[in-house]
Amino acid sequence: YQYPSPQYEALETFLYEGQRGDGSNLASLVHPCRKRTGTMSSVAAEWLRFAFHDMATHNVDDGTGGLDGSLVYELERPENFGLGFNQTATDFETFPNKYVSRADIFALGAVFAVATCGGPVIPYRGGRVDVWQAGGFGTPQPHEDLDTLKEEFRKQGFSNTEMITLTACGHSLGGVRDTDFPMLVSPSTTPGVPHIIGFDSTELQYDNKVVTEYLSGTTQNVLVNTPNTTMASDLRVFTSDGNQTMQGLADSNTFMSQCQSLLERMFNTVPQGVTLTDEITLIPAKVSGAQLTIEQGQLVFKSTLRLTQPNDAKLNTNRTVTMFWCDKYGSAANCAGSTKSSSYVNVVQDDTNNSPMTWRMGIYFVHYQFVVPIQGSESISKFWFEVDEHNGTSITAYNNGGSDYPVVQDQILFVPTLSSSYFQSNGTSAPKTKVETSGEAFTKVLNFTVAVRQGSNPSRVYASVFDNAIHLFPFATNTTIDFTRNSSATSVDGYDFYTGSVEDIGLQTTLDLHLDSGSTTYTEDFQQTTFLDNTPYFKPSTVNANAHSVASSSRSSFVLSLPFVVESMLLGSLLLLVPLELL
Ligand code: HEM
Repeated sequence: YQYPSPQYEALETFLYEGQRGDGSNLASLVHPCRKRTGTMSSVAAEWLRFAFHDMATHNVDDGTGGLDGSLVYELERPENFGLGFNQTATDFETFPNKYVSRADIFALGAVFAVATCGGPVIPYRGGRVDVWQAGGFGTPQPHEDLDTLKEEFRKQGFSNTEMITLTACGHSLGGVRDTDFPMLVSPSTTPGVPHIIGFDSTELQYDNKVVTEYLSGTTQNVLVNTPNTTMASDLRVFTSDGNQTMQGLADSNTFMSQCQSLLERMFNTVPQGVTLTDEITLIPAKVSGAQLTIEQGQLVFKSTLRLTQPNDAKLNTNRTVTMFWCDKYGSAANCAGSTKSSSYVNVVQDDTNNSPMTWRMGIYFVHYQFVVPIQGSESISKFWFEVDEHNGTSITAYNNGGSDYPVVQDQILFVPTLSSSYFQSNGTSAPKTKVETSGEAFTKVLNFTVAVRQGSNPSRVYASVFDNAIHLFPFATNTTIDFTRNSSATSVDGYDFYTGSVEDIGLQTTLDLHLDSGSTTYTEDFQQTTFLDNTPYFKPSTVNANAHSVASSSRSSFVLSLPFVVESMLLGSLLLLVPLELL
């Protein structure tokens, strides 16, 4: 991993913080493992089944289908019928974005579901590609005969043994509802709350009781134990190899490890041609929110360093965290002669329950937020951080593996604090398709301000606007808007203001800002719009203009040594490289 990798970073934030960058939390809907308010169903069970049904239409013969988000267009099919599916679709609705697809969210939700209820922690990858229409068929149904079920799993890419294991791995959570299968479950006595019979005695716990209770003949699983043998699909599946596979799964460790690898394969079953990302692992010290912008008439650079903290250790309040940076222009460009530094303006400690992943790892995050003033004539080229625990241990530098965190460009900046949004009822404007559950249709109107560096000579200032978090997923907003110079706004420190607006019916508008200048296009990627003129304000911290950085002094000696490398290569004496490493 190397910063910046926006897709990796967006996926990592979801997985380990449980939420989007704006704090909207997906994991908290399922974690800690619990029943849904109202229907009293297991949220985790609903989320795991959802991922299975989206995947189940994969066809190995022609490479179509798989986890591709098509399930939201297939909810009218008998095999996908039920309140659990609709509620899950709503749970996930507001979370996809440009870098995290709807199908990535389905897989992520299932990973959370299994982990929060005590099951294996399943390695997660992103990169699934959404479709915008219903896909093929192939989801197993309880009335189907064994040959049909086997053929469906073959098409999904699973052998007969894997069919047995995967079904047991799925039916560790949740159960069967009277509302969906009245022929199997007696009617509920509480209006509005379905009667659910668990597949085992621990429907909220991810364990192998679904196996052991089956083998001991004590199971309450109505897909096994029912006079309606047509519907006894689990019985047909589990006995299909004379119970051999089920006997193997009676060992809890075997069950957990087999479920981990089979569920991982299930989540990674995607249409041919889709390439998943690397496995998303924890970034130990993560930089986010890096942004040059204008706040209260001042050019500032903002960024956050996220450090991990063990749940069982006290946070060191003596710790100092310092951001260092280099100018981009002028006599001190690239830290020639002067390095700047500053302390943070705010610290945020996450709840230890934010994500089931970090909860299982026994860690939480502490975010050090920086806001520093920047002179337009100097700007900023790169930055890094140093953490001093003041306890005798040496200072730790976080510098992107030695290359520092780059500030990619300073020609076009997003100015959230001068941007705003509001909802406009469709009663007062042209009819729109967004219909809230309350019945009122509305459109979100977003007015954006961007700042353009004087001298950049733009031929065009514009933005790609994207939003795939739209109720019922009718389409994605994917449009381009142009910005025009707002000459009535006074320029700030060498930046002129431009404005533009867009209407959106989704909930996750993001912007990629572009500035064309000659043959060059400058881009500020993936700007989020949850916080605009409501962005919390922190006064910029004071700057130390002659800072001493451990990381930069060690690196500058490396840089000074470079001519020796060239010389030694020329001499053909590579041995000279060894002492260089020691520098
Ligand atoms: C032979 C194949 C399968 C059949 C016929 C089948 C059928 C069913 C049925 C009838 C239900 C009850 C749904 C309801 O009442 O709303 C159910 C629930 C469930 N299934 Fe399966 N299933 C199969 C395989 C799988 C697999 C492979 C997984 C995942 C790996 C899975 C995960 C689940 C989960 C988690 C639930 C509980 C949902 C809840 O409580 O809301 N199933 N299944």
